Amino acid sequence: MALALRERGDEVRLTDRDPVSVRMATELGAGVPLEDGDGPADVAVIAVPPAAVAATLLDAQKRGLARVYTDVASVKSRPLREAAELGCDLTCYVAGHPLAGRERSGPAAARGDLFVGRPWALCPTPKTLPEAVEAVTALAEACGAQTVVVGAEEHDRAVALVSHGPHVAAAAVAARLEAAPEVALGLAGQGVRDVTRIAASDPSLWIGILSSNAEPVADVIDAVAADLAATAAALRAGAETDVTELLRRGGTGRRRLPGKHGDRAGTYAVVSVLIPDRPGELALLFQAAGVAGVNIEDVTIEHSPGRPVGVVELSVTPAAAQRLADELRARGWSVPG
Ligand SMILES: NC(=O)c1ccc[n+]([C@@H]2O[C@H](COP(=O)([O-])OP(=O)(O)OC[C@H]3O[C@@H](n4cnc5c(N)ncnc54)[C@H](O)[C@@H]3O)[C@@H](O)[C@H]2O)c1
Ligand SMILES: O=C(O)C(=O)C[C@]1(C(=O)O)C=C[C@@H](O)C=C1
Repeated sequence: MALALRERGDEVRLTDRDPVSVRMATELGAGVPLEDGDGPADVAVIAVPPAAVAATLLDAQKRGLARVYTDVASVKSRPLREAAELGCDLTCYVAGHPLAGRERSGPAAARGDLFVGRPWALCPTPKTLPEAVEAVTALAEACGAQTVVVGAEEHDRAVALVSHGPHVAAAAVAARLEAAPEVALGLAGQGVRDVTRIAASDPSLWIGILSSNAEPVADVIDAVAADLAATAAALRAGAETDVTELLRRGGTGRRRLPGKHGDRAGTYAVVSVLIPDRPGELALLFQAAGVAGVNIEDVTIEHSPGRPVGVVELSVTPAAAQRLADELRARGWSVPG
């Protein structure tokens, strides 16, 4: 958020219990360290684990850090309940949750365009002042997100279904790989990578999220487990129609996901390049993109150790994709498509 706001020219002050994080965020251009005596900010954003939100809010309010407060924790009922119990001022606090993130935490993983086109839940209560909601809405919109106003309990049940439950399912699938034979790992394609990406997240952050939303998440896991158990039984019994039915339901559910929010593939065009598994090849590729005058917005590398080539996917603006592909082919790179 700080990076997104700095890009607009907004003033951002940073504070964290970990001074190394503040220093790194400052060096990344996310703002400047908060000093004693700084006046109250328009909005303070609390980005700490769900269990720490209420105490952090109380401390910030006691110090008069801002006129309006919000947080970004992935769970909303617990922080709101605890904030009320601690006696926080709830009139100027708008509980929030951007539905965008990464499997990596900490300042080094931050990117200013993370929230573009993404939903951002806001959970005002009857006590919240309208001007506080307006200020936090403006903040979320300044980051490129679209706000969704929802009650805290409804939010928590919703994210159990679309975020927390899927996270556990991804971890369970990825856990099968812990003792997988080398031959299986060597055959891994994109499917298992897609299904397990979020399993690479920080367990200490996620245990805080899951345990703060325990009942709704447990309900989703029970439902997924029931489908899996029924499918295993159907496969053993040769009941193909039952298995097909789960696959059909899966397709229907998947198609119900709205495509327009956060569809990064729609924002950038992807140019795939085969690169030999040799030192220096990536540097040469990036240099060629630079010569073509093309800014690389994102890059992923799919590379299986031991294979002679890897696939680099360069995300660029749609207008630059053809120019980049032509330049790379002219320099002898293999660019499929
Ligand atoms: N990472 C994501 O993808 C993502 C997405 C949306 C929302 N969130 C939410 O954002 C919040 C922060 O997650 P993150 O990924 O930025 O993690 P992070 O580890 O990058 O940042 C958490 C920060 O909280 C501080 N902290 C930890 N425990 C604390 C405590 N007890 N009291 C005060 N400060 C404490 C840490 O020093 C750290 O700087 C969480 O509530 C998480 O649910 C994360
Ligand atoms: O895509 C990721 O890596 C995420 O962290 C995403 C995700 C999500 O499930 O949508 C995970 C948890 C956060 O509360 C918000 C976003």
